[in-house]
Amino acid sequence: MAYIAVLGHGVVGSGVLEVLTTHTASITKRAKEEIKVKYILDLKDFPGLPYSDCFTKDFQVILNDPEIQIVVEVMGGLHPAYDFVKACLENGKSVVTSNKELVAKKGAELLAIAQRNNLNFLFEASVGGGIPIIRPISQCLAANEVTEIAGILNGTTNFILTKMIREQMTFGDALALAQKLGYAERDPRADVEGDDACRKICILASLAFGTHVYPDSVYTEGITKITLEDVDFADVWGGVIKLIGSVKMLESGQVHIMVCPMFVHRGSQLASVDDVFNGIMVRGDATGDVVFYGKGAGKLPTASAVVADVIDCVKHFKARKYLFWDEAKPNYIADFGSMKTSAYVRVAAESGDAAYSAAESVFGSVTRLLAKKPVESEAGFTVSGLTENELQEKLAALEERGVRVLNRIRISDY
Ligand SMILES: NC(=O)C1=CN([C@@H]2O[C@H](COP(=O)(O)OP(=O)(O)OC[C@H]3O[C@@H](n4cnc5c(N)ncnc54)[C@H](OP(=O)(O)O)[C@@H]3O)[C@@H](O)[C@H]2O)C=CC1
Ligand SMILES: N[C@@H](CC=O)C(=O)O
Repeated sequence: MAYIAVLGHGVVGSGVLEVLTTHTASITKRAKEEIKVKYILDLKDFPGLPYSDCFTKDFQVILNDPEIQIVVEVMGGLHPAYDFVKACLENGKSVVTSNKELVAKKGAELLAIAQRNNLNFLFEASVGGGIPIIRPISQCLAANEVTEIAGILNGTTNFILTKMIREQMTFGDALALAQKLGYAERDPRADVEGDDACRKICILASLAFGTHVYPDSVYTEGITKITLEDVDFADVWGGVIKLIGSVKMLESGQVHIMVCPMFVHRGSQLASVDDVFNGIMVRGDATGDVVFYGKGAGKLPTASAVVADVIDCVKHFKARKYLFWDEAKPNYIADFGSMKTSAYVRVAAESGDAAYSAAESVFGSVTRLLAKKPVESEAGFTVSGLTENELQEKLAALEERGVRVLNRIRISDY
């Protein structure tokens, strides 16, 4: 019998209990041992559940129980999750977590503690919800040199964009629905401002390239500035707007990493990833592009990934699974301002034509987009072949001429 404790009985935690109780027989067969939840830590009371007697509010009870070999952390946030997970790893307990904030900010340190103590620290659910991605990168694609990863990594924002585009739902209503369905973070600003996708691309970059990338070193933009006018311009350009997290290994040995909304061409596999689904493209030198697709958030998809990690832990009590990356190193993240970019820009002046001719004289050559539902004072165009810094300078020059820059969205080449 393998005894485990679950920290947090929210969306994911309750899903973990549901999966463990509904699939007990098959899970026991696969783990070759019965998995029994001995404790559930939560701040609230949950009377009337078949496992109500497992609840505790005291983490020390779990930490000090030698029978507990695996702790599942699904509380979220950095504190006290980090303190609890670290204490578990220092006290001989393997840890499974869905907490991307924890892995993105403390992964290198926690992996080192796990390695030192011959324990597992597994986090399949931290990226892509129910999509297998951590194990495929660390095991199935291990013969490749991964050169690039790009994808739709946040279910909530993809759900919001889909609802806005397909059903003309307002941003606020779509977000409220995503929260109701259990997709959003406790503080949904982490979803809509891009921080959640940033944490996930940091985890994938750290895993694929072996060096920890911290979220605060990554250029990050969310979806809050996107309007239906931008959606219309993306459509006439030939694509859709998606929040993309991407990382690319450069010849210099530095990584170009960012999170931002992008125009994605209709022909791209990522363009048809809608709703709460995520799509992640991993480019390997031997495999070429491998694309992973599935539900990126929600109770049962996420619980599925968590419980699979628990099963893996039980099967590897003695032979630790090898998952590791080194601490961050200086000058590893390429200077964002020097990177080449292509972008769509939406501007306004006394008339759309006036805004466009100002853009032509500042940028030289631009490609005008003609909106299906034009706004009298606005114009949209695309530019390419500039660095991020040059683009910023040109946009500032436009503003100096009295042209308002309403939005700027990068164009992806995926
Ligand atoms: N929801 C999803 O689709 C996905 C979530 N994740 C990640 O999984 C983690 C959990 O997410 P989710 O289940 O949605 O979050 P919830 O907020 O639904 O659940 C968290 C639970 O943990 C409890 N909790 C928080 N702090 C403590 C504490 N100090 N001691 C005891 N209990 C505590 C909360 O209680 P209370 O409510 O009283 O504060 C709540 O019941 C997060 O890191 C999230 O980013 C990952 C993939 C998908
Ligand atoms: N809030 C996250 C939950 C899963 O990681 C998302 O929407 O993707």
